[in-house]
Amino acid sequence: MTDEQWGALQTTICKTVGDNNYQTWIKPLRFCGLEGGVARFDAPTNFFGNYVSQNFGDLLISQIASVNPGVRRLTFKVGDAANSVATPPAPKPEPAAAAQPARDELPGAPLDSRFTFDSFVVGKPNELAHAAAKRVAEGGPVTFNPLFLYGGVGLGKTHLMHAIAWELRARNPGLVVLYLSAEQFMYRFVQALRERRMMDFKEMFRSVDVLMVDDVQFIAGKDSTQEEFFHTFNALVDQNKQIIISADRAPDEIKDLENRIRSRLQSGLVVDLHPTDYELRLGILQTKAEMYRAHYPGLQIDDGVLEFLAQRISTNVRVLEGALTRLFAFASLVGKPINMDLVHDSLADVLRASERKISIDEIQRKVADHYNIRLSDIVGPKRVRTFARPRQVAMYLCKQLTSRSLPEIGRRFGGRDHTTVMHGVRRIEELRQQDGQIDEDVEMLRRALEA
Ligand SMILES: Nc1ncnc2c1ncn2[C@@H]1O[C@H](COP(=O)(O)OP(=O)(O)OP(=O)(O)O)[C@@H](O)[C@H]1O
Repeated sequence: MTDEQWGALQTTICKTVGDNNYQTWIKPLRFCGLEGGVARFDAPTNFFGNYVSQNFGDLLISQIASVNPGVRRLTFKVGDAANSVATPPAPKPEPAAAAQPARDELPGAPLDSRFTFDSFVVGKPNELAHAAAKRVAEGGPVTFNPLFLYGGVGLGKTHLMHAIAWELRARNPGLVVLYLSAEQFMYRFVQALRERRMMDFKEMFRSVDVLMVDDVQFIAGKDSTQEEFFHTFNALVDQNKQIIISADRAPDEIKDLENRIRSRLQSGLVVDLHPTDYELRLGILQTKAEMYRAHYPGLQIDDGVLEFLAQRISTNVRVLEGALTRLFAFASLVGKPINMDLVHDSLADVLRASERKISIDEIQRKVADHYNIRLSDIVGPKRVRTFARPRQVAMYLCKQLTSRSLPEIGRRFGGRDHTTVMHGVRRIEELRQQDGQIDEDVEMLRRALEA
């Protein structure tokens, strides 16, 4: 086949595959020669060659066979044009430029530039998820497919997915990484159905190297979307392409999800992001406060403020970040340092909302369990040390972890006076300094209550 014949065939191929596909996938190919039934092409990247072979291979063979009936196979090599003897080398399309249109046309969501591994704070609750994400981001051989990340609201699933995408792209700019929400997947699917462009839809999703679908629980109960998702998923796994999925719960807890999808989702590595603990929250607050300081130079944060927020605000990191943003904004508006007064003035609603989390009742039960006494002994009148000390610990925790007033706490401890509560709280504060065992008990209980 001559270059002219290949040129003429391209016109026909363009009509068959459509201008978009032609410009993206066929035009950048360079015909390098035909020997022994094998048509050789130069492709900008390996991925590119694989894609063309899988999606347009049959079409190319049948077209080439119309001028060279002996053709049976195609090969795509990167840089093959330079080795060609059949045709003189011609300017080769830039790999990046050729791969780019495909990525631009992909229906993904934009990546948030703040969500990188550098800005992700690692602690006990998320260390496994972080390690798994890091491994996938290295882009080595696919070892677990899919990586399934799950966890409650605002615990960093999206952050980790974006971080993977950034890192993969940085390591290999030619890689086609597609990130989108399950809702966007459904939207694209419905749109393709409506516009009768299902082939394009399928090709598009099957052309990626890495597919990331956020909040997959969204497709539960949506039968045809699930069906299409299942096929996309299988096609990519068969090609050994990495898939990363997130959801707000484990695969077996997502209701109305087809069993075959559930088991597919479970077939890789399932890792959860646990609710944040005090240390992680404090770490996140310190990191973010450091970043804010760069924007608000000169703003001071009093000692104890971040610790207080880490202790009092819920496990959701988004709420934590919102609180910090508000503090910095208020402080810069009124030109004051960030101190406890400002915290109470500007975050009253956030503190009120989060205090609902831990109740006096819960604290009393946990403390009674811990010291192996009955709940009635915690709230009862007996003053023996075996009951009095746990009672004081419980009062102390109520003061620390709820925003109930001293009289109210007293009432909930068998109608005691607020001065008794105050005395109990002070006693535990002292003992925490002097007695390592008490300090450890209190710390353990606090963690258990906040978990
Ligand atoms: N470990 C962390 N270190 C730093 N920032 C974090 C961490 N975890 C969460 N965040 C931040 O908290 C916010 C919420 O995180 P993200 O959007 O990733 O949560 P999500 O788990 O995807 O929540 P949703 O289920 O609501 O989609 C983001 O701004 C993110 O940067």
